[in-house]
This record gives sequence, structure tokens and C-alpha cells, in this order.
Amino acid sequence: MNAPQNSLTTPVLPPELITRLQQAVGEARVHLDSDTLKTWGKDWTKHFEPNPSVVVFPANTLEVQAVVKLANEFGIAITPSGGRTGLSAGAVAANGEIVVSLDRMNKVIDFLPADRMVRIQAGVVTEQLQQFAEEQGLYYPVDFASAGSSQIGGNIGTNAGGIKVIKYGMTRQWVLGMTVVTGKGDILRLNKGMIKNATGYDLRHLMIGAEGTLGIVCEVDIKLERQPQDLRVLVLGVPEFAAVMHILQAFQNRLDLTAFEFFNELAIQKVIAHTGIPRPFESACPFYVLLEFEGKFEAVVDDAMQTFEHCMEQGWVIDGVMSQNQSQAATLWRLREDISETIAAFTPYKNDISVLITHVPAFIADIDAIVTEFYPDFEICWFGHIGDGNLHLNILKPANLTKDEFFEKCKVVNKHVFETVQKYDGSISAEHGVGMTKKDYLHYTRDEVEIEYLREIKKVFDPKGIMNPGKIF
Ligand SMILES: O=C(O)CC[C@@H](O)C(=O)O
Ligand SMILES: [Zn+2]
Repeated sequence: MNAPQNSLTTPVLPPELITRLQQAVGEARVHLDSDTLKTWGKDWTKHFEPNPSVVVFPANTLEVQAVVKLANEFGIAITPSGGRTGLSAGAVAANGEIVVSLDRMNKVIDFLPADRMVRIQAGVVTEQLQQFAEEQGLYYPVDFASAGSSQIGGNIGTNAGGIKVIKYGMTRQWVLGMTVVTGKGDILRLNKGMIKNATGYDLRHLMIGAEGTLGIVCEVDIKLERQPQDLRVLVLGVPEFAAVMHILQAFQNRLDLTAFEFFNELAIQKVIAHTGIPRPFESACPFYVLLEFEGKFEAVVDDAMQTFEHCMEQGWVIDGVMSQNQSQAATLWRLREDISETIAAFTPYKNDISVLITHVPAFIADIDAIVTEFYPDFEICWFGHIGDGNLHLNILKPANLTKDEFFEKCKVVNKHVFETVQKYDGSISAEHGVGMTKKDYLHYTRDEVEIEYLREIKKVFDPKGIMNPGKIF
């Protein structure tokens, strides 16, 4: 195993390894120039400097296997790389790793209509999969703002969630099978797309959420769904956070929701200033809810209107608007979906935390008290998939602090935030993964005994510890 590098000079690989990598994937697919190293050596996380040794672009599973075998032979670590949209530094190569980019592995291999299943390479971009499904009259429901860049392999690495989880679940629910190259260099075909297969341990599920620490997912069997029809979007202005959960319950009692999101006034202000999108209605409100449902039948739309009126009568909603066509729905969605990209300019400190819906009101009250005490002068963007109990708490960097000063201050507050997460049996990372940014806090969600089981599992798949070391634990 190569020692972690302290300096940011590019580590020098044995020339023989470079030649053998070139033989494995083709000379033109082995990149050593500093631009490529810098770009493919990182994801969207702003905390770490990339410092890989080399970036390789294999075209298929056998080429990935050859690279993994070389990494074992030479004792050099690998960082798998997808669309690089991660927010926890799971795909950052900071210590001289070989970056294995799946960019060229972006083909649809097979489509089995009777199974409503598509077999794809793991470098397929989420949006490409969504479009493919649409062309077949079907639907791939896992969706989020970075769908235009994120790759399926990366989504599997973090078990990505997004905006439709309340109805369709996380990436895990849509993976029927996969071909993976383990850290040892073996090729495993896991579950082969079957719905029913009661033959013991389902290793596919170990790979989902493993952040590339057990192997490299190369091919995936993805389940598709019927297309939703006439999606309607409602944006509601809410006077206080407690009302958000009353609204959730009121709508869920009468409708099947496909999304239930919330955000605060600061978040909407930033998006409006950045994009020029108009406010959904005149009143500025402390919080907003965005919810979505299939409005194919008039009776369902009537139910939604009645529930909206009920929420107004209860004082849970101040104002609201319902989309009347697809373009209005898309504009309303941007109020929520553009938040993350908009606030990226403010170098935010990100929390992606979750608890059971039951605990959300008390949890938010506790987090609010911490934020008020420790960040009295900071701008805070509250938003997230609150219908899943998932809060994205983003603290914006004040202009007078450097990035390092700011992150140091936030780290002090982490202890309090994560103790609160632990108090409610919640997760320190709901959907962004652990990577490097959250690994010091893993013990707030997983106890030491469980983490020891994780370490032992890693040894089975990756005895030499070459797969994405330093991530998760
Ligand atoms: O930037 C964030 O904190 C969240 C990003 C993404 O998960 C979202 O829900 O928009
Ligand atoms: Zn999210």
C-alpha cells in the first residue's frame, strides 16, 4: 500500500505499472497530465485537494478487472470515479490513487421489456437512463438535481435518494442485479436481475452504499416503472416549521404523494436572485412546502384542493399555488431543485441528516436551538426531503472568514448536531454518503461493534485494502 502523501506534488508511479496499465486499457486511456488528474481526482466536495497518480478510462468489465489486478500487484490504491457529483468526498483521490473513471462505460447493453428491466454499464448518466426509460414508455424514478451528470455506478455507491423517495424509495430499490469486480480482482455476477432468488446472502446489497470500498460496479440490471401521469406540483407558504409536518400528514391521509420537500425563505431568496424565477406567490413566508402527486383524475385534484383549504383554515398554510401544466410544474420545481447549485457559490458547510418522521418536529426544534446558539450571525439554508425525514442543513460562509476558518467553526458545532442525530436514532448521512467528510462521525449512527463488522467484510472483498481506502471508516 502506498503511504498517504503530505505534499501535493503528483506521486510518481513505477514506469512498469504505467506500461502495464496502457497495455490493459490502451495507451490513450491512461492520463497523467495535471489537468486530468485535477478534474477526475475530485467530486463536488470542496474540502480536499485532489492528488491522484494517474487516471484510467477502461471500456468494459474485463479492462476494469485488469486494472484492479495491477493495483493489487503493485500495492497502489484505486478510487472509482463516476459523474463526480458527490458531496462527501467519496470520489476524491487525495493520496496518489489510480482513479478508475467509468466515463467510457456508458452503454445500454440490453432491454428486457417483459421484465421491465434494462441492463446498462455503470457509467451511464442518470438522465440518460431516465431518457432511455421514457423512450420505452417507462420510467426510472430516482431523480435529483445532479441527474444530468451523476452516473448510475456513483448512485449505487451512495445508494442515492433524491426527490421521489417518498413514493419510489432509494437507488437500492431499483437495482435488480450487477456485475462487480471485487477488490481482489474477481468478477461476480450478483442476482442476475431476478426478482425472486432465495439462495442465501444477497451480496448485491453490500455493494450498494459501499462507496467503492469493496469493488467496482461495472454493469447493472435496473428495474423500470410505469410512467406517472399528469404530475401536479403545489407550493405552499408556511408560517412555522411545526406546520410542515401537519401538512404532510393532511395530504398523505388523502393522496399518494410522489414528493414532499421543504425549504426556507433564505433558500428561495437565493434561488430567485440567482435564476430570476418569480416568487410562486406574493407573500414571503418563513418556510415553503413543495409537494407533488399524480393528478390524472379530477377527483384526486379535488382532494388536493380540499386538503389545501383545510390547511389554510388550520393556519398551517398562508398562501399557495398549484401547477396547471408541465411548464409551470417545472418552474415550481426549480425553486427547490436549484437551491444546492445556487448556494454552492457561498461555500456552504453541509449536513445531510435524517430521523424517523415521528421524531422530525422535536429533532428540528433541537437543531434550531443549536443553530441559533452557535451560528447567531450566519446565514442558514434549511431545505430537504422532509417527507422522508431528511434535512439538508447548509450553513453559508460569511465573506469575512476564510474557507478553513469557516469549516473549523462548523466542525465545533458538528458535535452538537450529531449528538442530536444520535439522540433520535438518526443518520449522519441520509443520502450523500460518508466519504471523507463524515467518517469521523460514523460512530454517531453505527456503533463500534457494527463498524468492526464492516471492517471485516471489507477484508473479504479487498484483502489488500486497495479499494478507495480512507472512505467511510
Ligand atoms: O446541497 C445539498 O446539501 C443537498 C443536495 C441534494 O441532495 C438536494 O437535495 O438538493
Ligand atoms: Zn437531497
